Amino acid sequence: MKIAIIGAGEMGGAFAAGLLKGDLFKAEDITVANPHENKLQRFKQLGASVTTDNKAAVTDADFITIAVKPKVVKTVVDELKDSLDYDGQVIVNMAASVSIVQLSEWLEKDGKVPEIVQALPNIGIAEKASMTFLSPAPQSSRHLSQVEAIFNSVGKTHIVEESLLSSGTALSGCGIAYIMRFVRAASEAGVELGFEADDAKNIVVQTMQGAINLLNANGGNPEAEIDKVTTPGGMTIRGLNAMEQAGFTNAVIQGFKGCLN
Ligand SMILES: NC(=O)C1=CN([C@@H]2O[C@H](COP(=O)(O)OP(=O)(O)OC[C@H]3O[C@@H](n4cnc5c(N)ncnc54)[C@H](O)[C@@H]3O)[C@@H](O)[C@H]2O)C=CC1
Ligand SMILES: O=C(O)[C@@H]1CCC=N1
Repeated sequence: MKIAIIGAGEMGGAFAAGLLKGDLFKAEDITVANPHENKLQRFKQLGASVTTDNKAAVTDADFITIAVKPKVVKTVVDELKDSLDYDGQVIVNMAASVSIVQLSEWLEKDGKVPEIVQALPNIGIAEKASMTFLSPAPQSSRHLSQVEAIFNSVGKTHIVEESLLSSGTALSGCGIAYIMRFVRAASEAGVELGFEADDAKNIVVQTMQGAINLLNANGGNPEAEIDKVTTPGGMTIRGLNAMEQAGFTNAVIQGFKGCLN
């Protein structure tokens, strides 16, 4: 099984890095393409096949991942169209806000379109910890289980209707940034409370790790975990109420929803 990744930026690069840490693909069966050689060096050093030629990248690939900015997708499709095998190759599109209808229109050749699967991961994919939303085009389910296996090898997957993809992108793709912002804010609190910046950040990350492990182990109800920490009349409830007075829950909801405006 071979995969081509067109675009070695933040997302394509993170995907390649995650796949190279796994064992689903041999390193040489992962081809990374980008017009700038300097973006390819680190993948070459890890044994991946690299090229500045998109057409060469898709030769023999079973899965072709498009990981360029949305406005570049049509250029890439136009360039690759004649080199694609519509019966055997699957197009996996990572560009947010490029629809299946739009892709099908751009890819259409003699009345045919290849299998298309929309895949919206987050950059946690570099550490094999992505939350990836998958949405196949109609009549594109032949290889869906293989696409699912690829993304399950670098995190978790959730198959959704295309109409839910942007909401999934908000929660997961953008969500990584919102969670990082929480880490930054909590670390700044740690500094004000007397810790060195690095120590504060490490303490916040380890605390977050504890919260994640508790959620994973105990069925995943955050309110139940909060109750275990919150002594009546104690410290935690004073902090929680202060956070709410400052608009914490509302700010978080507005943030996740705001990216869709
Ligand atoms: N960064 C993220 O967290 C996420 C990004 N995405 C999607 O991934 C796509 C890429 O985003 P980023 O990686 O953040 O952008 P980026 O700008 O970091 O990467 C894009 C890469 O494509 C390369 N490129 C430009 N023209 C090309 C061409 N004709 N052929 C091949 N490569 C070309 C650029 O040199 C660059 O390395 C976007 O469509 C975005 O919506 C989706 C989910 C999360
Ligand atoms: O900010 C963006 O537009 C992309 C989509 C999800 C993460 N990055």
